[in-house]
Amino acid sequence: MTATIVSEPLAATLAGLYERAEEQRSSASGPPRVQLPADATAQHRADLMSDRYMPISPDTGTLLYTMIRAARPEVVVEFGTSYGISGLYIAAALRDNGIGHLYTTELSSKKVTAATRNFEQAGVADVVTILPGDARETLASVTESIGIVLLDGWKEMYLPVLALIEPNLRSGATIVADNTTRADVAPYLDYVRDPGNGYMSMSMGARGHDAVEISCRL
Ligand SMILES: C[S@@+](CC[C@H](N)C(=O)[O-])C[C@H]1O[C@@H](n2cnc3c(N)ncnc32)[C@H](O)[C@@H]1O
Repeated sequence: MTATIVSEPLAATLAGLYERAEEQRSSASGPPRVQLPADATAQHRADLMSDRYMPISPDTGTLLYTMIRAARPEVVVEFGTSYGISGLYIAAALRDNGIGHLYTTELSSKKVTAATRNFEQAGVADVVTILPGDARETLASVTESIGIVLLDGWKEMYLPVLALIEPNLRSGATIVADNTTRADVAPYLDYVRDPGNGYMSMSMGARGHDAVEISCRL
């Protein structure tokens, strides 16, 4: 069997998206760095950043693909779709498992449209549902038992999003939280690292000085 992650059309879609993300990151002529007002709402920030890819690293994508192949979850939840790069790793693993569905949520309507197109182009739209809107509301509609979670939206919302989906995490569910060296992730890290809250949790180095937190629901 040839894995979806290294087969067309998904591999070319993923490579094209990473290329554009990298061009944007490194190009002086790319969109100007966004100055966010201190009181900007989550929606306002999402709209101001609607051109920004901000993807997980390829290593984190490979980690997710591998975890999903091993755990064979029926439901995967993602907080922060953006242009669908992380979603493509997840959807490829679900396709190769022959079981499971991804629910991913995004505040920016421009990104919802773009990610929908990218999942279609990659041939995995049937295993993905994009929930447009604020994760703190949209993820209430996911009532099935959740096996794997990727947290990659605005960082200070990791804990409230976890609180919303926590009752639906199955025993052994694994949560991958990206960009955990950011100061606003601290309340989330304090929570999942406190054994009294029912997780085993560890940090793994990722891309430069960044890290991901991997937490297992006990
Ligand atoms: C770092 S990007 C996600 C990148 C994506 N996971 C990938 O690897 O391609 C974060 C995204 O989360 C979205 N977001 C932030 N807060 C959100 C919220 N409360 N509900 C839904 N989406 C949110 C932002 O609009 C942004 O597109």
